[in-house]
Amino acid sequence: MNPTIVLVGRPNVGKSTLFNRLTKTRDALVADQPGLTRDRHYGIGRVGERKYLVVDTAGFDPVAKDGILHEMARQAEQAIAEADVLLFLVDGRSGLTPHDEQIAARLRRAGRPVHLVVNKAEGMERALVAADFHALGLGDPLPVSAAHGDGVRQLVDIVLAPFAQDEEAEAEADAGPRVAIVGRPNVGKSTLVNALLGEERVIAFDMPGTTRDAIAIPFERGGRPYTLIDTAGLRRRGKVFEAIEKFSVIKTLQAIEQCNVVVLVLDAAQDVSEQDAHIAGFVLDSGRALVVAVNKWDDVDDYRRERIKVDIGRKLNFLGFARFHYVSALKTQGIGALMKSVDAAYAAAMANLSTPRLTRALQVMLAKQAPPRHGIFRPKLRYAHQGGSNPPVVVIHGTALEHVPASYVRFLEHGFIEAFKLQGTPLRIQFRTAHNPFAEKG
Ligand SMILES: Nc1nc2c(ncn2[C@@H]2O[C@H](COP(=O)(O)OP(=O)(O)OP(=O)(O)O)[C@@H](O)[C@H]2O)c(=O)[nH]1
Ligand SMILES: Nc1nc2c(ncn2[C@@H]2O[C@H](COP(=O)(O)OP(=O)(O)OP(=O)(O)O)[C@@H](O)[C@H]2O)c(=O)[nH]1
Repeated sequence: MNPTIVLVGRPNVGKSTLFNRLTKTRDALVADQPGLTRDRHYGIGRVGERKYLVVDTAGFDPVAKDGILHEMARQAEQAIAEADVLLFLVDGRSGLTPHDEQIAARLRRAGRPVHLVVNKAEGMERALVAADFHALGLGDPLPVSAAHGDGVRQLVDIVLAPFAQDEEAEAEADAGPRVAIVGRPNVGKSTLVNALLGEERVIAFDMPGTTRDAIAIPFERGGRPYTLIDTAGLRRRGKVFEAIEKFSVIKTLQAIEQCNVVVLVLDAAQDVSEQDAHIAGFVLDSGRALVVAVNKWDDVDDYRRERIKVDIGRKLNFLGFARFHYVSALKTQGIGALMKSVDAAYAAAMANLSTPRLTRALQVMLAKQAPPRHGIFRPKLRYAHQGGSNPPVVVIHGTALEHVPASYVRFLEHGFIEAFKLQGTPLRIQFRTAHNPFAEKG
């Protein structure tokens, strides 16, 4: 499980700036898609192989007008409750304020490790910066400059040190696809889980002790093994599973990161909401394979069916790589076909793409349409090999590749997807430029 780091602090101390710095490596990998609205409060960061989840509590709507406890948004409270570690940001330029002291008092009761981070410390003497804030009784203040990046890497190393890297996830290949069922509240996730698990055999399922940990439920369907990654803290009650907690973005993100294939559940009776779009955006960023289940199809008439299709086409057009299924979890209709698409998406996400076939596919695309010239530079794409799975990564070698426009990258992505018939997974392109100054011209 990726550790969850939650940023807390009064307005204007630099939480958003630090959030961007902690998550930027990942964000930069994913080209912005038309129609995609991102939830900027949640992001995945990475140091080397180590991934972590960052939550920025800035800008959440206050629930009540006054009092620091009420002022902390409900979502901020939920994030604190679900955090593995809290970063408490203060402003090294303005010094300690009463507001800081109130937040500190709240965080001391959180029962989580808290690191006191003094931001805007660029060009300031370390001892001087820290002196003021020792009084908070939250240990040694860690000076950083979120804007300039000073001290941020050291901060991440200190924060992540207690969290052992877990490598169990990918290893169990014969446990079948790891599937996460995600969606906003009330769309029918629990009902779908029960439709999947109900009559099927749940293999030696043990409930772990804590509710904060995601649960992996192994099961078999049509003779194939799967593992269901829980999002809602499912509890077994008699024969069925039910959600024990309210919706959690953090758990949703954790489940997406841990699975191979996401099943995104939408409610056919309602228009696509901002929350649906945000969850879809998380899936897109993660690079996971995806199948969309438009649920409660039994409950809507023909007019409504047309309308929801149009709405989905307009608001979620960036999910074009996924297959859509119109299902009823309640009446267990369309579930078999849905799981067929899960299998196909898994196979696509894990596909082996041989270097000769990739290079041939590349040459076919180049023959169809060469990348445009950029000033004196003409990008030359020479050969391709596979650089990863889930999502498949295609590494292209050549020269002047930094001048390939985003639209051409998308053309290549689609071309490889078609050449290898990869249904249900996104695909990513990485460029490796050989620095040969002579080859770049011409
Ligand atoms: N000098 C300096 N300024 C910084 C640094 N980090 C952030 N700032 C500035 O501080 C201001 C507030 O930064 P934000 O990241 O928006 O602060 P925030 O805590 O997210 O604010 P809210 O969204 O209001 O809670 C901006 O003008 C930033 O440019 C830093 O390391 N050094
Ligand atoms: N008509 C119809 N109702 C459904 C269907 N699937 C779920 N429902 C109903 O929708 C409501 C919500 O279903 P849940 O399975 O609890 O939804 P959920 O997404 O798990 O909700 P949270 O636990 O709040 O996240 C319940 O009343 C279900 O009976 C369906 O296919 N058709």
